Amino acid sequence: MTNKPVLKVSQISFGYNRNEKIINNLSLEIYSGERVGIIGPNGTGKTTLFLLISGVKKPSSGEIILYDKKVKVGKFNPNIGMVFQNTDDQLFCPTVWEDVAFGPTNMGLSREEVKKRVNNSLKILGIEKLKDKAPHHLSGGEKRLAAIAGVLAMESKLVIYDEPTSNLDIRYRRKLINFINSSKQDAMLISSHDLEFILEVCNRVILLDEGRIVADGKPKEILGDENLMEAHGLEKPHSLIPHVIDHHEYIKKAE
Ligand SMILES: Nc1ncnc2c1ncn2[C@@H]1O[C@H](COP(=O)(O)OP(=O)(O)OP(=O)(O)O)[C@@H](O)[C@H]1O
Repeated sequence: MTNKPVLKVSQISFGYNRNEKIINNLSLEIYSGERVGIIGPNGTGKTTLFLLISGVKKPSSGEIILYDKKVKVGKFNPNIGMVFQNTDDQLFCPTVWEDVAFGPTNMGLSREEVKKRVNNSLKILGIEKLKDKAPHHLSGGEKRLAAIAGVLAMESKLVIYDEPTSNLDIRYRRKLINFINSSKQDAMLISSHDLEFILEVCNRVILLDEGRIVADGKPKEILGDENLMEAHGLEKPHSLIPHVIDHHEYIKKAE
């Protein structure tokens, strides 16, 4: 871990309407190597926070610094990639290949480099056979992997995943876990209601409620704190309940 944060969010606030505050004077630092799970009840501002960090929305106050540069609203920044909760917001080209090529092409890379990156991303995610398909003909899980391939092809250093396991079956969910765990992306922010997934892929967890950070720490400590979780409308994950842990230990010993 270097001393300088990859991302430094300083006292940002934001509301979609003048009189509301969805994000409330929030500060946050993310460091290289961190895979940060953002958890919290519905409507608590996780997606909104991501839209601010990626420069889609502008905070009403405060500042966001990404790799030493101030995030400017509406300005394409290849250092940050976001996999949207709703993949239909992300996939809009006639074919998967063109969708995956969209980001690197916008970065002004040569055709050869774009081709190399697209083919490589499709291969890493195991979706080469989808390359000529129309994105709107894909299944939910295939769309998710295609959207991830697009971000992967940009080689963004900080990648944001908003609810990446939603609509994924067990096979695609496992594929995603393996991909994230072997990924070389510098840092990740991952929001999810799938807390077992968060436990498998994150090394830090931030609990957000009403646009504020209410806890920040090691995944097992935060997710294993029953009182904290219940106070914010969440449940301790099944795998952290003592008899389940004992059962896992028992099975491991028996193997
Ligand atoms: N475009 C918009 N206009 C007005 N209000 C919005 C808009 N988008 C989101 N909101 C409101 O902002 C609040 C935070 O929404 P956000 O999507 O950031 O929450 P979230 O934590 O990601 O929720 P979830 O877990 O359900 O995905 C919600 O009350 C939502 O209704």
